[in-house]
Amino acid sequence: LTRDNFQSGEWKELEFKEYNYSAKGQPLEGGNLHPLLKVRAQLKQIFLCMGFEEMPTNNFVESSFWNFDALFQPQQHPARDSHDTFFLEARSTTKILPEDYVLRVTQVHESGGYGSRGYAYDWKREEANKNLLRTHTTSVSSRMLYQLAQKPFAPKKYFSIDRVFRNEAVDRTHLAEFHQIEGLVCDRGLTLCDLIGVLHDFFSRLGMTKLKFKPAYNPYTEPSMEIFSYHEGFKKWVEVGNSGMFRPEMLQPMGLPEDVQVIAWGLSLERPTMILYGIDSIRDLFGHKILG
Ligand SMILES: COC[C@@H]1[C@H](c2ccc(C#Cc3ccccc3)cc2)[C@@H]2CN(C(=O)Nc3ccc(OC4CC4)cc3)C[C@@H](O)[C@@H](O)CN12
Repeated sequence: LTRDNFQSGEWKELEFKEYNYSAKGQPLEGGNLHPLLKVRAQLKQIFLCMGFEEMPTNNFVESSFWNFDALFQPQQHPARDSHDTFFLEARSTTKILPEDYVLRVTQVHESGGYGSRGYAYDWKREEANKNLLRTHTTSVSSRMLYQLAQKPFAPKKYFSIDRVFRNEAVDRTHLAEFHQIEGLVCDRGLTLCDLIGVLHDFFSRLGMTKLKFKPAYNPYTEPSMEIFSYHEGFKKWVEVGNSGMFRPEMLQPMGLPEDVQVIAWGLSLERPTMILYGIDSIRDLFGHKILG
């Protein structure tokens, strides 16, 4: 049946075969969810089942204060250099800081306190005011912990999964941005055993039941541990994240009770996704290649 013979009325003389109502339709070429989004949904479900609340991570732009100073990361730390961090020229006028808290952060950086000697340098407010693209979601954790400290204490379990930005050389497994996954538990009397226990619980839900931990260093956690999991497929230990206990120099200036500890850990979303989907180059995660 064509437009012409339909318009001319010729169709009335034509013979047509019986319409087959049980014929299958053309297969639809549906879309696919991106592997990163599927793994993100799986990890979000793991955190929710463990009773964690999601933190609000909808601000890529952050002040150096929440990204570094609140975490007791000194202003001369190399990670605060423009070789590692994307600073923005636009000066933000909207970001106000709680001045009493800024004073306590100044003091703990300059002269210590809470059992710490501090870093003995002249802390500069203009350095803390610089805006940047957050280098980790721990900047959101510091905001949430500060807010928690402004109310009568109640234990909390938070998580975040979102983009972070680092001014790093791009290679097969590293881009200038990646998705960080972070979990934290804030409660009275937590110890390293609690951190090890929650890591076993979390990673076992990802199928990683054989873990080992190595001492590490982070400016904002003490002690810190690198997390390794034995990968049966590769027959080798794979580094699967980093963790630690936030330092008193970070928690005490916020106003959290002295006996409150925070255990926290982090990993990336890209690394597990690449391994779970057998993707060799991180660019294939973001390119136009059709992923199965
Ligand atoms: C600039 O690189 C940072 C990123 C990223 C990372 C590292 C540390 C943190 C953190 C933290 C932290 C520490 C203390 C307190 C709060 C947060 C977050 C992300 C991964 C962390 N890593 C990482 O994700 N590795 C990983 C994770 C899961 C995985 O699953 C597979 C199915 C088996 C495989 C691998 C470890 C390495 O890949 C590392 O070389 C790269 N790291």
